[in-house]
Amino acid sequence: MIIESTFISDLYLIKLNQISDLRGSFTKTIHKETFDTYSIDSNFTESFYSKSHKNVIRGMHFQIPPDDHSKLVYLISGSILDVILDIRKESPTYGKFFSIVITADNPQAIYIGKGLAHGFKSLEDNSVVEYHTTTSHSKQNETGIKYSSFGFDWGSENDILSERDLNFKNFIDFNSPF
Ligand SMILES: Cc1cn([C@H]2C[C@H](O)[C@@H](COP(=O)(O)OP(=O)(O)O[C@H]3O[C@@H](C)C(=O)[C@@H](O)[C@H]3O)O2)c(=O)[nH]c1=O
Repeated sequence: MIIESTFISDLYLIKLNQISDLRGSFTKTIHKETFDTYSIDSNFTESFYSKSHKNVIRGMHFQIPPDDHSKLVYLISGSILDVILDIRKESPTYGKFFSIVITADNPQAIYIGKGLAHGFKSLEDNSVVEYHTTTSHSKQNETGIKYSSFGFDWGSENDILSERDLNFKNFIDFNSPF
């Protein structure tokens, strides 16, 4: 795997090595020694995945202190438009976002540090996104920012969202604890 920094601190793009043979393919997603070279915390406590239909948008999510966490995100199948928003008030990239299309055939993982909000749009049916997080799920301290409120163009009007995601505060009205 090759780890690349992005213009947002604590946000990394990880190119995964996919080995193919007549049976299919093999992809490694976590390698502590490689993560350590970038001081990336890989002490994950929880893992989960979601499966999404085409045009589903999930986001922009994060957990707030004391349950804030970093997460590793990658795709098992399908394709997504992944979006990360910096909500750290003191950060030089506060309010800026990073986006990338990820497909299962060109495997890449995203490592998302604390104080970054994450969301994605599924670009095809059966997009399976897997996560590893450095703290476990906290119902009371997980929240989000409205996906359409920070200037990102999601690219269509047939999007499918949960009621919860539609009712998050706009970025401008959110008092960030980060
Ligand atoms: C995230 C999460 C959800 N749930 C439950 C709550 C709810 O009933 C159901 C679906 O939850 P959500 O609608 O929040 O699922 P989803 O929108 O897929 O949430 C995910 O979105 C992306 C963008 C992220 O970055 C993830 O960290 C996570 O927040 O699963 C857990 O039990 N544990 C968890 O860790």
